[in-house]
Amino acid sequence: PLTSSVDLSASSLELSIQTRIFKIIVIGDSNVGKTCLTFRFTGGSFPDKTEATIGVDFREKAVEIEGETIKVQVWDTAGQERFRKSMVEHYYRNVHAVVFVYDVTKMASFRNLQTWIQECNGHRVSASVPRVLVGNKCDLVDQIQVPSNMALKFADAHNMLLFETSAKDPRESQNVDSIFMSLACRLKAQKSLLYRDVEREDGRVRLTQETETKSNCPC
Ligand SMILES: Nc1nc2c(ncn2[C@@H]2O[C@H](COP(=O)(O)OP(=O)(O)OP(=O)(O)O)[C@@H](O)[C@H]2O)c(=O)[nH]1
Ligand SMILES: [Mg+2]
Repeated sequence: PLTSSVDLSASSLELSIQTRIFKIIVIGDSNVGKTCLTFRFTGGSFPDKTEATIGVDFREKAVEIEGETIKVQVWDTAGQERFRKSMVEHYYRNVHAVVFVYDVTKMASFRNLQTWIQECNGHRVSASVPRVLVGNKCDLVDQIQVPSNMALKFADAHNMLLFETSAKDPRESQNVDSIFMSLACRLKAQKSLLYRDVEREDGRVRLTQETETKSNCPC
């Protein structure tokens, strides 16, 4: 009957309006494992072989947080200057969150974080955009050069959470997921407040959104 087909299209419209996309960029020196980390999160495995990223690779994953499906769009950026210079403006445009990565077995990659943060700040990324720090390659236990307490101090000073993990070690895969999931949770909390404000201006109320906002984020 006609009425049920009308109902169907109305609910699918509602669904498409509610699918939000969060743009998360992954930044850091070449060879720290940005491609492997993003691959682990979106594809669930460690790639056999990687090549230096040229420009950017997009990886997406749909995640469910408190009943809402959110598309996490991960921008796997190039660490090598010659492969990134024409793209930098695009990396930072309308970004929702930033993941800074260093290699725990390479002190230089940790020292260079300062430069990466400067680049980020230079592109007018708002202070409300969450940032996290990731020390990768923790599986190489006998080669560690960056002590945890040093990394923690740096993260604290820059108001970031620190994750020490490994894209390679399958036992760490949940930890890798939690890097992106914790950001998605924070973004969801921020953005649903925004949505509510917009809805009030319109004089519209969406009950589901209101209910979701009240429950606590699992992260
Ligand atoms: N042991 C170990 N090796 C890793 C890990 N993550 C990445 N690698 C290795 O490190 C090398 C570089 O990894 P990529 O992910 O390509 O590095 P990237 O940061 O994307 O480099 P660019 O694209 O040039 O910026 C590869 O040989 C990976 O196999 C890890 O957790 N443990
Ligand atoms: Mg790469």
